[in-house]
Amino acid sequence: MHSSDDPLDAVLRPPADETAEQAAVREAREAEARRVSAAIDADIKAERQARRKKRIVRLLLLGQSESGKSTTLRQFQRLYTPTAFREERILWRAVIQLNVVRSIRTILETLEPSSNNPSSRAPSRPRTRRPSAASASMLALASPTSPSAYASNNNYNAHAGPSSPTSPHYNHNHGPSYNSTNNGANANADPYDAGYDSPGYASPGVDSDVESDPGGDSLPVFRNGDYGGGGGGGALAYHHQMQQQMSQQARAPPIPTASPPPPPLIGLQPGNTISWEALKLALLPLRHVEALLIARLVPTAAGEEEPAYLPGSTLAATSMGGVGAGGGEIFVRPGGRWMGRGRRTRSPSPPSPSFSSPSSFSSPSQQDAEIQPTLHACLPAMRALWGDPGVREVLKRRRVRVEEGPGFFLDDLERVTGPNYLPTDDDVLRARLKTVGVSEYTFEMEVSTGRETGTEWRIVDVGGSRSQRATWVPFFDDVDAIIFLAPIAGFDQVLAEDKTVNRLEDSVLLWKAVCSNKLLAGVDLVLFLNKCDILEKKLEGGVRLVRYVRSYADRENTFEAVSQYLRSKFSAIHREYSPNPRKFYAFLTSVTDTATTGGIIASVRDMVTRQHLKQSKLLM
Ligand SMILES: Nc1nc2c(ncn2[C@@H]2O[C@H](COP(=O)(O)OP(=O)(O)OP(=O)(O)O)[C@@H](O)[C@H]2O)c(=O)[nH]1
Ligand SMILES: [Mg+2]
Repeated sequence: MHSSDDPLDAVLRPPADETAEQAAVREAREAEARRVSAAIDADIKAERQARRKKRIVRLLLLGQSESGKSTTLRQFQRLYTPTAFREERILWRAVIQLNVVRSIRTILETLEPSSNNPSSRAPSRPRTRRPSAASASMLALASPTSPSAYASNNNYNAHAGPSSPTSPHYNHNHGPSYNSTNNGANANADPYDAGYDSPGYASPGVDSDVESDPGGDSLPVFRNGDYGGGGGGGALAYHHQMQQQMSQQARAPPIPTASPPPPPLIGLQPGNTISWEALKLALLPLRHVEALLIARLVPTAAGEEEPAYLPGSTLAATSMGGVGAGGGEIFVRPGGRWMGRGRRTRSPSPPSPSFSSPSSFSSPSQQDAEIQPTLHACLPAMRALWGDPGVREVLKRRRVRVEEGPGFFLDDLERVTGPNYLPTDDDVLRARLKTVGVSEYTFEMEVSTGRETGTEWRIVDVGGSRSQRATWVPFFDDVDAIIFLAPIAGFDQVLAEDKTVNRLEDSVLLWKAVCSNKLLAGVDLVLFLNKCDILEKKLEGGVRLVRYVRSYADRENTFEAVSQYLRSKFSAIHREYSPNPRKFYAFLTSVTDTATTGGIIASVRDMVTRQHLKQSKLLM
């Protein structure tokens, strides 16, 4: 009998006119669903028990987009699975070449604003505010996983192919993506026509342009572009500030479009100049190179006519993991053996379009035959563009700091466009490949000493942009430690996916959400205050923290003072918001720097292993 006052009943009740045959089919389906569900539960339980026995350490990398999570993962790989890391360096060549082409395009677009120009359409002043999206992603993190949150992302059977039954969480990676159609162009379309005014565009370090307000609190108070709005209170005042900013925005006058700069004359050869128009013409073949690189990096899935698409502004992605292109940025998604040579788990086993080896690229030799010579032919023009003082001046005036942005290789043009270019370790660490979804990298240390011998490490790397954060929660289960990356150099920048939000403010809020999350209450926290190299240069270059963080007041604008201040603020949030006492370690890092990061990662490894052993003993 169905009770009539249960609203679910009405939905779940079989139709009144169901035939005996239909009822039998339905009951069989329900029985199968129960069986699958029980099998999943059993698998989870078995996996947990096996983990305890096998000494599996699980580390979660969290932080906003471009904070350095995947770079930290690459550092782990470089240090502890060096053979695989070295073998895979060649796979990064196309990514690095694409990074180069994108940097050139950013410069061209900055020099010549037009209606299709993301730089001109993404100025320091945001045009609209989207507070609800921002708040929603924070709330999703701040609250413990609710069954509905879990279920809503769980497309267990959707397009994900042969998922491993022992890794039921993994379909969260694919979440709603696979059921969506794409708004963008396909991977083979001309990327110059592909709508690059979208989140995720490789941020060239466009900063915000604000004046400081008086005021000071125990927590930092951030300015988002021209939206400072006052109100004090830093992280705690976020929502209030948002509301104020929204009403200010409603009254704000329209933003004047930047007028194009006078056409510069650019020195192509010493003593020889070239007109702006001629230079653009000389760089035109890069469009073709970009299309070729995207086509190469985003191979069409076997058995599919077209690549599968991600929703929203993204362009194309392979349906079973690998690499995709979206929002003007190339991204890696789980499922492909892009890193770690078959060392990945928790992803659907990758049958086709992954980067398991160079041979999985679409006809590399054929495409290389075009990419390499074309890039090389454009070298003089690229060099002339980047080396021109007039161009630098315009970039500076427009506050486009390509050199501080991700994937910057313009100072190495000769080398990275050369015919026999093989990326170095440093190049791989500096390359930019955005993560979409969640992927887990599993390894046993090739180079291991002492107590960690025989321990299996699992490092979970997540996509950090706001739209990705809801997919993190299912991975909070069974974690030994979290490395949270806060790129503190971003204090004068806004998020690529939401130009109204200051990057440092976003990091603080995210940190607060992670610290206060009940599911993570027992997890040790490691904080990387990252991108210290950029921070140092910025401060030396005269950018003042107090313009963006009013509570910094009249303290010295030096790297030591600023980093100490921010460290103390993050530590205070951990103390205030952690539900229980736990271990906490903070480091000032530049994770692209191999010399300094090796020691830090070794300390993290030791601490995590020690803590894991202690926990395992308690559990026995
Ligand atoms: N100069 C400098 N660059 C860094 C540092 N850490 C990361 N980067 C660069 O910043 C870019 C973004 O780093 P990623 O590791 O891809 O960032 P992520 O957190 O994985 O970003 P998502 O995948 O979008 O979530 C890459 O080009 C890195 O090389 C740093 O400490 N200093
Ligand atoms: Mg990443």
